Amino acid sequence: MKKISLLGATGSIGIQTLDVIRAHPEEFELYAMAFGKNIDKAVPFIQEFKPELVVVQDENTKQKLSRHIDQIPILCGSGGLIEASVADPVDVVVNAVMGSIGLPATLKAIEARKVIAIANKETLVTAGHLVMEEARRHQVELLPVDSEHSAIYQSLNGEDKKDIHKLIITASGGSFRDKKREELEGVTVEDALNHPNWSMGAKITIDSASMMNKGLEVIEAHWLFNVPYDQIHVILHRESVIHSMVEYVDRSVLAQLGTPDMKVPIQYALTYPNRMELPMTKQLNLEEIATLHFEKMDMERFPCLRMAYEAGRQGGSMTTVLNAANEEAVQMFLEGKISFLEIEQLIENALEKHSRIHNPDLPAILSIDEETRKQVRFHLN
Ligand SMILES: NC(=O)C1=CN([C@@H]2O[C@H](COP(=O)(O)OP(=O)(O)OC[C@H]3O[C@@H](n4cnc5c(N)ncnc54)[C@H](OP(=O)(O)O)[C@@H]3O)[C@@H](O)[C@H]2O)C=CC1
Ligand SMILES: CC(=O)[C@@H](O)[C@H](O)COP(=O)(O)O
Ligand SMILES: [Mn+2]
Repeated sequence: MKKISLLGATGSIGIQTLDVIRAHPEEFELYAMAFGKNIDKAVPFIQEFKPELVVVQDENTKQKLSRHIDQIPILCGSGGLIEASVADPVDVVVNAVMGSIGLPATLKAIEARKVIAIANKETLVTAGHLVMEEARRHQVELLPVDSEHSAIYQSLNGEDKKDIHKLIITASGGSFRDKKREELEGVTVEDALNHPNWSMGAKITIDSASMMNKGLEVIEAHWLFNVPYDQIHVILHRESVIHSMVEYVDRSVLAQLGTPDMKVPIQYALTYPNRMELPMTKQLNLEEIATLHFEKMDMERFPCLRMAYEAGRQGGSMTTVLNAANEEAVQMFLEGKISFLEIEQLIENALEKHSRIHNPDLPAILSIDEETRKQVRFHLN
């Protein structure tokens, strides 16, 4: 029986992780769950799964939640996320919070030598060098949950790194893939949230529309698989059937395919190195799909992808700035404070203003993250 600590339990990945746990009660048990403020969503899960520990974002939410549950300890804040990640009985930490808030808990979970199923890509973008160094030092492997990275992980299948020619990450193109840049002027939040293939949380859906999601995924792949940026390629594939591929030096290409359903990579991370049945997922029917499409990525059409490659290649604190500026700008777009195209402008400004630090430690990362967010907000006022 694997005891799971689930960070981000009320989110899109969190709820699908609970579906997987529910489907295999003999294999998995929810030991701890963390969420932000969404008590209405969380209470039924707490009642159903009866975790030993619950973590919320702040003191106020803790007070409110304590009126609904008794006998289960409630912690809050970043310290609470860390407690839930390092608790002795925990075997696997599923990090499915949104944003770089997940970084300190990831580092502590590695130090405590937990198995980590990582969906929280912002953690790897903001401080991939720290996370991977800690993982190496404590000999902990990070199991990717992000669909593309799970596909690459499965396609790597233990092959020698030196035999990789390139990683090929597929991109659906998001909500605006058929629009020209001029047509993006007046797009609304509702338009942007209308992803053609996947049902996901709001922030990642906007990232997908701006192509920043692919940019974050390129950086995530660089750190997870230790592959240089020149060997990471992105291709537009509108069906999201091929989740990503690995091309080897002998020109052999291995790919992982499936219907667009995050329960598949979530469960794979939880059962790795084994596989288990997943009856609630649709089988891939290639006869029904009949045709798959592939297009070259246009870096001028999608400047967020270009900026992510540039920030990744520059390295150091540049990706911390990229991530923090993006998180803040997307939040402002969702709040109706800026237009869709202003997201990329704010990120570009933040990157231009920043003087790169070569090898930032955790306090430097946290301070650059905070400072960048303030600057992005301040730009508006
Ligand atoms: N959704 C998807 O299909 C995919 C997501 N990912 C990645 O997975 C991560 C999660 O994405 P997704 O599930 O879509 O996001 P959601 O916005 O749906 O969920 C985010 C979760 O994090 C919680 N949370 C937010 N802030 C805090 C905090 N300060 N402390 C504790 N919990 C907090 C939220 O709680 P509350 O509900 O209370 O706000 C919620 O449970 C992201 O990094 C995303 O890029 C990767 C691949 C696919
Ligand atoms: C499900 C998943 O992993 C998302 O990151 C997904 O890839 C988003 O799709 P696009 O960014 O390709 O639109
Ligand atoms: Mn993805």
